[in-house]
Amino acid sequence: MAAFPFTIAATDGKARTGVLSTPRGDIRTPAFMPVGTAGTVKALTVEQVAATGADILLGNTYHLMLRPTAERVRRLGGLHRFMRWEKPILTDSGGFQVMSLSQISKVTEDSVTFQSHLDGSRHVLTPERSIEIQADLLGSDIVMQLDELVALPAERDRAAEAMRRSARWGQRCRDAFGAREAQALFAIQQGGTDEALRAESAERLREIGFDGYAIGGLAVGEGHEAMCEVLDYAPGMLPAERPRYLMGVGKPIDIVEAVYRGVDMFDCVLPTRSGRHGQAWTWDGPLNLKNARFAEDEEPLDPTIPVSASRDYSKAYLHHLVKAGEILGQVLLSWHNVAFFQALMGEMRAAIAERRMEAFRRDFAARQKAR
Ligand SMILES: CCOC(=O)Nc1nc2cc3nc(NC)[nH]c3cc2c(=O)[nH]1
Repeated sequence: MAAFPFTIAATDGKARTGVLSTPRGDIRTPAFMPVGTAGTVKALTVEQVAATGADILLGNTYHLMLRPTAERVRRLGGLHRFMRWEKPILTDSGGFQVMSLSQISKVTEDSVTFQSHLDGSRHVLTPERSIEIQADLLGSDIVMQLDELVALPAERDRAAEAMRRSARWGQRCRDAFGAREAQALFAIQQGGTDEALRAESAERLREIGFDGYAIGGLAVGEGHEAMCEVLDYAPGMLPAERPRYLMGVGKPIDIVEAVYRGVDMFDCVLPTRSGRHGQAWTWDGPLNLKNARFAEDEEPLDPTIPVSASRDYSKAYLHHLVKAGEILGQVLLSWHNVAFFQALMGEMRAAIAERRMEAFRRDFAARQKAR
């Protein structure tokens, strides 16, 4: 069943480091996936994204099915060729985006019906249609099941109902996906912040059998502590020999705490979104480049990070670009931030391999605060 071999090279407590091998390339884990919402990691060329060390990026089904439409992407050779990224791509199923972006959406057992936030046109997503869009039209390497998540805090009965529907949709996605070998299908665990519901979700999904298991329904406003409490037990409920993917996470400290608890894959818009707003992430916490203290700071952001945005440009110049509202400021800070997140993942892969993740976690948290 396992379409993609996942080799765990070392473990340190609950943390793991390894390689998820796909026909389009290997993904070193723990891995961070830059988000390429509408077929672009905002403000960056694919060459700049590759230079950060990213092994895989994320594409959004919701956005691409609305514009330029999945059928057009297919006619143009699929998403890899369309955006010139020949490494692995993971696409989401569209469910979360529908719930958070479309004004009108209606969920039934059969499907999610919604209106486009672009032109109000009506669309229907079923588990089968989501698989067709992702696997056949966009041609992604890792396909996500269609799921139904509830915003927190959620009534237990509501969370249970959405979790059980997600598991039924997982079965329908598994059936629609069929016996493909060159692509993988990941499940999504739901259940809110309820341990028993999370366990039931994991058992239902494990019985169906998937190539990887995502932890959904988090990073939806519950806060860092509540998320960590769920992560104290949720990753361990999922099959240990398959990748575990925490969706939509997160700030560097969130990622470190989740890797420490056994999570292997992450995606978040934070590096590019905060870069567009003048923020640079560093080992000592985030810097706001609008701040006057950088006006004549001739040092680069971080000479140890192998992209020119981090290594070659002075903070004084970045400060100027941000104050002037120059597009290049958004480009350079987005590029640096994605490269910083990749450097963070690389440091954790090394820390786990050398059995010093506990010390890394402690030192990282201390440095992020001491600003
Ligand atoms: C990336 C795959 O996503 C899906 O197909 N469904 C899904 N996506 C989520 C995205 C999320 N982003 C955040 N915070 C920024 N929380 C998320 C949860 C889900 C989810 O439960 N389910």
